[in-house]
Amino acid sequence: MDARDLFRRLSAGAKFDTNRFKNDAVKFQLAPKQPSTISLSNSTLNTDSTSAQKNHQQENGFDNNPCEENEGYPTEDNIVDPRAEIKALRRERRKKTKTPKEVAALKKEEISRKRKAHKIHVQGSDIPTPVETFEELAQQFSIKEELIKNIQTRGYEVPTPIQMQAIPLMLKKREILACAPTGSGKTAAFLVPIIHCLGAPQKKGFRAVIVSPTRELANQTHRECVKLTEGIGLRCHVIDNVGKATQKFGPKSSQRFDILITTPNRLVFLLSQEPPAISLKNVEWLIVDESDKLFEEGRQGFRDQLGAIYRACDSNQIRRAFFSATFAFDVQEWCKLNLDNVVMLTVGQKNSASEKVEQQLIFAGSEGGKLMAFRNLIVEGLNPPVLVFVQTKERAKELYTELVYDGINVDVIHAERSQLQRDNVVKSFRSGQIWVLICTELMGRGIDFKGVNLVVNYDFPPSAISYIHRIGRTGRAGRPGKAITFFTESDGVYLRKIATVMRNSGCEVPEYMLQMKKTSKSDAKKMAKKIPTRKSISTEPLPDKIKRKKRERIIANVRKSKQNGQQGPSAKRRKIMTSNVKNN
Ligand SMILES: Nc1ncnc2c1ncn2[C@@H]1O[C@H](COP(=O)(O)OP(=O)(O)OP(=O)(O)O)[C@@H](O)[C@H]1O
Repeated sequence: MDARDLFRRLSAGAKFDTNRFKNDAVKFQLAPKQPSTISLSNSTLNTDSTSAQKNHQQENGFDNNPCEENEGYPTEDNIVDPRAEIKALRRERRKKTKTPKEVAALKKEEISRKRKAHKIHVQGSDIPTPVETFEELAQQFSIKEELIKNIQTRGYEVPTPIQMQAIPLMLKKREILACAPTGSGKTAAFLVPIIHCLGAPQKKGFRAVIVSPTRELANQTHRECVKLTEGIGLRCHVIDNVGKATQKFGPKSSQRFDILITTPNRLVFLLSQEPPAISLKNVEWLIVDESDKLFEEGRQGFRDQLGAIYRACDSNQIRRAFFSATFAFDVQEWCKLNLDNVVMLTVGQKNSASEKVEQQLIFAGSEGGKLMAFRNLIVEGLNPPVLVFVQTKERAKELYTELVYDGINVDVIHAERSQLQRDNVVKSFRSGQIWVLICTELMGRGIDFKGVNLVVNYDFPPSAISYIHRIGRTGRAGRPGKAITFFTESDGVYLRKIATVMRNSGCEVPEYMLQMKKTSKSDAKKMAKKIPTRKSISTEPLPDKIKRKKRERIIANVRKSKQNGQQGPSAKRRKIMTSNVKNN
């Protein structure tokens, strides 16, 4: 055994850096001698480059393990460490076949990558993977072809983030509290799983109930539901008129419907009849849309109403889901307490405005300044449709009276207008006949007017939540939008909150607004409920105003008596009234 053999045996399994210990390597014939001169002739370069490459590879190979077989070196005496070989084999095998633990870890990683990419946050156990395409959804849950077709007909190519996670959760019959930005497709996120879960019509009466805060929103959800159930046979119903509904929902007639969409007031009224005018005993899904609005404390707290609805849905199969664009701690607490193994699902940052809306604050100085600022916008060129928010119906009427002669197609919607008028206004705005629609908080939530280009907060919103919903009427379904908010000195107390919302959604706001004094939570709550006093919008001279008001009162009274089915005033009285109106 010579020195080289001895070295090889002693160094079996150990690493030997041939670069660092080049001289020793050469001495023990572990590396070839370096050529003393480098020939630069072409032929030498070519042949030598391959051998140099080989040498390099050999060096590297040897570097890693001196016992590996290396071409060009003596191999017959190589001593192979069997343990190292087994280890290498195992390593190789492990690379090919993954243990169940590794598979689970990889899947987990993939799921969290998907959630992160779509800003989906979940809290709860055993949450299904988000689905990124409707095809994936159809395959995984065997969704009916008709339903997928209806989704495609609506023009929905891929699910929105809230749909990616909420639909699989609800298809797995999980109870959820979901929060996602305005215009992000929450309606389809609950309608698609409900329609799938109900399957075919069963003539068992209502099996799903959707509660919406306003009649307008209930009607809109009903329209979407009708479109998504086409060809499936399920029948959806929206309670339009309580009187009619009481007649309609005789024990037999209500059997025809599968899905009910309603405001809480109407449903509670029907339930409170003796005997109840509606049965919810077969309800499998109860959806509360705009849940934080419905939880706001009012004269008739929704909590009580929800309690009544909840008790009436007494099937042991009942599942509940709460949806909203804004998050309220109270709702979360209620859900944690009352729902079964609830999953909290949030898309994006909680209580933030849609990133698709470009937001701007305009200091208008005074109430008069606001009217001038709005007229300026008209002069600069408004891009209809435009939605203008004011704080009360009186102010809505005043602004309408001011703008009606400005040569723009303007109309107004508020709670004092009849249902028919409200429906007609909404229709005209949707069809483009009305360019500028003046409205109150009534239209702040949920309403989906396609393509609203601009939202103007003529009156400063009373809270950050109200601001988020109001400006969320534009920038929907991925389209861009713009929101302008007028403010005067008296709005200073609210400014900081709105500026913070703006900054959080990526808009530039002056630093001084963010540095303004913080309002306490209790003060903010009080402020949200209290309507600030503002100087009238009207520029009408007082005598004219008094006459107009008188005229309006008379017309309203006539309308009211007609609506109540009264015979109306006698012929003599009618004559006096009409002459009054004419004289005025
Ligand atoms: N997957 C989708 N792809 C494209 N558009 C969609 C998709 N899902 C829904 N939409 C459209 O997005 C718009 C907004 O949807 P939707 O009214 O359900 O929003 P939302 O999240 O309920 O908003 P808000 O909080 O204001 O009530 C609608 O016009 C709807 O048709």
